[in-house]
Amino acid sequence: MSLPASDLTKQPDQRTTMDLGAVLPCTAEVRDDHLFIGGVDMVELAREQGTALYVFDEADLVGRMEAYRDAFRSRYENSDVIYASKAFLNKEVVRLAEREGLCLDVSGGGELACAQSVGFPAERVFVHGNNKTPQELEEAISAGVGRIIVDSRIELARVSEIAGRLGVTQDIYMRITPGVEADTHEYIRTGCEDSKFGFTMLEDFAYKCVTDVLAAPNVRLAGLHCHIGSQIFALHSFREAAQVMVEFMARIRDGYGYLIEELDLGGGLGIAYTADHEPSSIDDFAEVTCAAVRDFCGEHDLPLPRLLVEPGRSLVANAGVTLYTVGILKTLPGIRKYVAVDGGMSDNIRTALYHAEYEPVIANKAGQPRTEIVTLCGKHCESGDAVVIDMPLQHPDLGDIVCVFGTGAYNMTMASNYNGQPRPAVVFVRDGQARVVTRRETYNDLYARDI
Ligand SMILES: Cc1ncc(COP(=O)(O)O)c(C=O)c1O
Ligand SMILES: N[C@@H](CCCC[NH3+])C(=O)O
Repeated sequence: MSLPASDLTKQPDQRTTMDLGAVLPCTAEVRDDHLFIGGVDMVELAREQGTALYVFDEADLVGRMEAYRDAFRSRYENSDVIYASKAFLNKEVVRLAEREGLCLDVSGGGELACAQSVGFPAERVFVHGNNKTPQELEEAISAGVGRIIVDSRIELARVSEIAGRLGVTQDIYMRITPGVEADTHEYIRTGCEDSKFGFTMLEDFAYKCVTDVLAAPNVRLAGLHCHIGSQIFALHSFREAAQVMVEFMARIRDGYGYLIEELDLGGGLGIAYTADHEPSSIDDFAEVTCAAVRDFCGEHDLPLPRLLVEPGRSLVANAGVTLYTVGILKTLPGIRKYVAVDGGMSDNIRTALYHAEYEPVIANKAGQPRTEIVTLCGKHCESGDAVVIDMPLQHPDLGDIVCVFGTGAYNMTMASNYNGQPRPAVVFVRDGQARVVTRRETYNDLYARDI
């Protein structure tokens, strides 16, 4: 796969770093032409720790956790925020989520193991996945997780059998596919009808399955779940999903005489990847979802359920940046200018996968206007290996430190070792201090599993 053809008429925007607005982590500043985050000089940090390097602004990350929790609690007392750990996961982010009173969404045994390794309370863990293995289900149930989000009838039978064998009653949610077409990339849309996730509403299948769920021994139907997709800007999609779900709750009450106590509306709030993106705020998202649940429950005369949301990207994406060193420069006349960095699709697959957009700056020229249009390509043996396609950048020189913003979600967790590339370290910065929370992989790590 090659890159999309360059738009040669595109003009550099002349913006400097501090013009990038919502893309920046909250403590970003420029001092003497250098980019600082959390009071730490990104150029010095890159020299000390090497590149490629994931850096997180801890104040930004914790601030968003607090903002989410407070935005929901202040509007809807019986609510909880579940951090979707697939967006970015290591032990330290789990400790932060614990401390901030969040719950945790894990998508399988590996994510659960990380939560357990730091003693995250099992009852605050929500287990997802469309094909959790029997082993993963057993690990989760014996760990005492709070809720298992059941994705199919086959899985219902498995959960019921395993819980019975372990002598427990497991609280479960049914994941419903609400048929809402969220306005986002087709690959990250999950609530539409053609989806591998959840119980479909087509031919009233989900409703009919409630019979099986209520009859299954050793499980208790605690709630319903939906997740309509990711990177969603249009808040009305969340209102539509809430409407479908509350109507479904009303049907279950009327048809089965069963009151659903909890409603999990998933994650999906979009964020600013470029300075031109205008995402909704956490407060607006909370306002729309809380009001929707209240309104539709009122219409159906239903008591308000416990309300849960599962943000991933909107908690961590803008807190994270990636630092690289410029290694090679190549100008192809009439085609594009390549700036090759010491990472690429191994630390950020999103550009190759979705043609995702990112804003880059040169950290050692951060106060200068971005006067060129460049493609930041990676070091991998793949033509489609790019981090940034046709975006403005300050004039690049060999050895410059490039900072790509908005890489905190689905970069580290989707990283690979393609071409034997060790995965980058993760550093948290705060109040002028940098601490490594995940060390860089070594060559030894790469082959440690081989005989
Ligand atoms: C079930 C579920 N919950 C929550 C999320 C988090 O979504 P986002 O990162 O868009 O907030 C995802 C990922 O899309 C998901 O699949
Ligand atoms: N990994 C995707 C989103 C999928 C979210 C998980 N359901 C991304 O980078 O945008």
